[in-house]
Amino acid sequence: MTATSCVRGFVIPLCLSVVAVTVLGVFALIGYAYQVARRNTLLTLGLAVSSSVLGVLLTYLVGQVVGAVPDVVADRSAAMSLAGFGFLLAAMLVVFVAQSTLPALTQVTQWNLSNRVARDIGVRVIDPLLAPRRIHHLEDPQVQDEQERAKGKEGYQVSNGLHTLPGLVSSRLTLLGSAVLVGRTFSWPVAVVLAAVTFLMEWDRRRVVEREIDSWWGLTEGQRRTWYLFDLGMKDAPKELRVFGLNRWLVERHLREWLDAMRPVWAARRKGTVAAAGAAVVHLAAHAVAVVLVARAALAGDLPLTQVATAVPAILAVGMSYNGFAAVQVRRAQTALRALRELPGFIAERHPEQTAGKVGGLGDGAPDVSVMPRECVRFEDVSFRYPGAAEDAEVLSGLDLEIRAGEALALVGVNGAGKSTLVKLLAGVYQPTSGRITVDGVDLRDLDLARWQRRIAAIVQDFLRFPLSATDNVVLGAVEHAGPPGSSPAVDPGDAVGRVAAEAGITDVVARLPSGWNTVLDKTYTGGVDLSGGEWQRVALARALFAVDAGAGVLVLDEPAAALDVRAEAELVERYLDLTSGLTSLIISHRFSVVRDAHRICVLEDGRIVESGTHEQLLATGGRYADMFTLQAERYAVADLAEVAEVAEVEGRA
Ligand SMILES: Nc1ncnc2c1ncn2[C@@H]1O[C@H](COP(=O)(O)OP(=O)(O)OP(=O)(O)O)[C@@H](O)[C@H]1O
Repeated sequence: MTATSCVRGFVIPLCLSVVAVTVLGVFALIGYAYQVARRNTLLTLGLAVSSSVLGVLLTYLVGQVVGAVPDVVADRSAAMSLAGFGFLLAAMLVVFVAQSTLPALTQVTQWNLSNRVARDIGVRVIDPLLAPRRIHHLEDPQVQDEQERAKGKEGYQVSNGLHTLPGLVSSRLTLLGSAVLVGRTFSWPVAVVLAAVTFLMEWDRRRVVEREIDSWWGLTEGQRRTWYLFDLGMKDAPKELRVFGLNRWLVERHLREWLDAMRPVWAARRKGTVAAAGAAVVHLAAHAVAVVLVARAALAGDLPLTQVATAVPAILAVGMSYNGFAAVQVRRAQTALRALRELPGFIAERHPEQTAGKVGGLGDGAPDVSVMPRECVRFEDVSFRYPGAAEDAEVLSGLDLEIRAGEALALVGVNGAGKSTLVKLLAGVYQPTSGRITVDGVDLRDLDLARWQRRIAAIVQDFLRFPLSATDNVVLGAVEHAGPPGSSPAVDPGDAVGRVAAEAGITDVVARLPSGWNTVLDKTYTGGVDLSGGEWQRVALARALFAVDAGAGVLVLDEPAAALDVRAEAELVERYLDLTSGLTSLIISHRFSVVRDAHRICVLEDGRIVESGTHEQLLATGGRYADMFTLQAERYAVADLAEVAEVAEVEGRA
C-alpha cells in the first residue's frame, strides 16, 4: 500500500471519525454552555483549540529549525539565508511564548464558565423541585434519584465536565495534529498504530477513573454517615457532644467510617493496577519502538534531520495526549445534562397532581381566592395516609370538620393524633387519600393552590430559622412585600414590621441586638447572634403576622407556645383573640391555657374529630377534653401547691 492510498483509505477516515465522535459527543454540552455563557464558551474553546494548534506548530517549527542548523552553520549553498533562519527561529520563539501563556488564560475563562454554569444548574435543579405547591414529589425516591443524576453526586457534574472539556478537545487535537506530523515526516502506519495505542491507554485510564468514582460515590450510606458525623461535631451538636464527653468517640467513629468507606475504593484501585500496568507497558513499548525506528532510518541516511527532529517530538506528543480523566468527566456531564433537561418533565409525568387545579384567577368568573374563605373550609369524610405508608397506616380516617370563616378554632389531641397532618392538608401540600376539602364549597384540588397558600400564614412546629437579618426573618412571611433579598429596609415602629414585632413581643429582643434589625440571627456570621428558643418562636410569630398584614386571611398556629416562658405564654393567651380577630384561625397546642379561649375546640382522636364545643361545653360534657384538661390542671395545681408550700416554709423560717 502506498503512503497516499494509506492516507486516503485509512488515516483520513480515522481522523474524521475521531473528530466527529469528539465533537458530536460533546455537542449538546457545548450547546448548553453556549446558551448559558456565550462569550466564555467561545473564548474557552477558542483558547483550547489555539493551544493544541500552537503545540503542533511548535513541534513542526522545532523540526525545521533543527534541520536547518547544519547547513546554516556550514554555510552550504543549499542553506537558507541567515535572515530566513532568523525569521524561523523568531517564529518558533513567538509560538513557544504564545503557547506557554495560553494555559493561564484558559484557566481563567474555564473558571468563569464553570461558575456561570454552576449557577445555572443550581437554578435548574432547585426550580422544578421547589416550584410545585405540593410536596409528594419530594418524598418520591425516583425523583430524588433523578435530581441526584441531574446534579451529579460529586458536585455539579455538568459544570465539572465543562471544566475538563477544553482539556479533552485540546488533547484530541494534539493527538490528531501530532499523528499527522508523524505520518507526514516518517510513516503513516506508525502514526496510526501510535494513535490506536494511545486511545487504548485512554480507554484503560477511563475505566480505572470511572471504577474509582463509582466505588467512592456509590457508597452513599458510608459516605453519608461520615459527613453526618463531621457535621455533628462542627455545627449540629458541639455543645451536647462536650456535655456527654463524646469528642474522642466522634473523632474515632468518623475515622472508622471514613476508612470503611474508602476500603472499596482502594480495592478497586488494586484490582485495576495489573491491567493499568499492562496498558502502560504496551503504550510505552509502542512509542519506544517508533523512536527506535526513526533513529534507525536516520542512521541509515533514509531520513533527513528535519524529519527526524519533527517526528521524535511528534511521537512523544501523541503518547502524552491521552486524557482519561477528562473523558470520564465529560461523559458523566453528558448523562447529567440529559437528566437535567428531563427533570421538570419527569416530575410532571410522575406527579400530575402538581399541575391540576387552577380556578381562582380574577376575571374568569371563578371565585376570588384572595378573599377566601368567605363562608368556611370544610373537611368532608377525609382520610389520609402518607405516600408510601402501609395501607392500614391511615393518619386521618373519615374526618369531618368545618372551620367557619372568622372563627378561632382550636385543635387538641395526643402526640401523633394527626393535628399537624391536618394543617398540611389544609395548606394543600398533601391531598386527601379519599374525601375532599372544600373552601366555600370549591374543592381545594380545583383551586389555584399558589394563591390559596398565600392566603395562609402559619407557624409550623419546625419553623425556619433563617441565617439572615432580623428584618429578613420577619418579612420573609410575605416575600412579595419584602423587597430584594438581603436589602433589609430600615424598620420604623409605625410600619408593618414594627407593628408585628410589637404584637409578637420581639421589639425589646431586637432592641438588644448589636445591630438591631440588621443583626444576622446566626452566630457563625460576623456580628451575628443566636436567639433563645422562645425568642425564635416569637420571631416566627412575627413572620406569620407579617403575612397576615400582607393579606393572608387564615392564620395557623401549630404549638405557638411550646418554647415560651410563663409570662410570654400568658401574654399570648391574653392577646390571642385580638391577634386572630377578623381572621379564620386554627391553633394547635398541648397547653390548654392557650386553647381555652378559642371560639371552638375540637378533639382529634383515632383520625377523626371526636368532640367539638367551647371550653365550658366540653368540660361540662366530661369527655376526652375534660379528662385531658383535668389531668393537666391537676398537675399544675399540684405544682402550684408545692410551690406555695415551699414559699410559706421559706417565709416561716425567715
Ligand atoms: N412525612 C411523613 N411521612 C410519614 N409519616 C408521617 C409524616 N409526618 C408525620 N407522619 C406520621 O403521621 C402521624 C401524625 O403525625 P402528626 O405530626 O400529624 O401528629 P401531631 O398530632 O401533630 O403530633 P404532635 O402532637 O406530636 O405534634 C404520626 O404517626 C407520624 O409518624
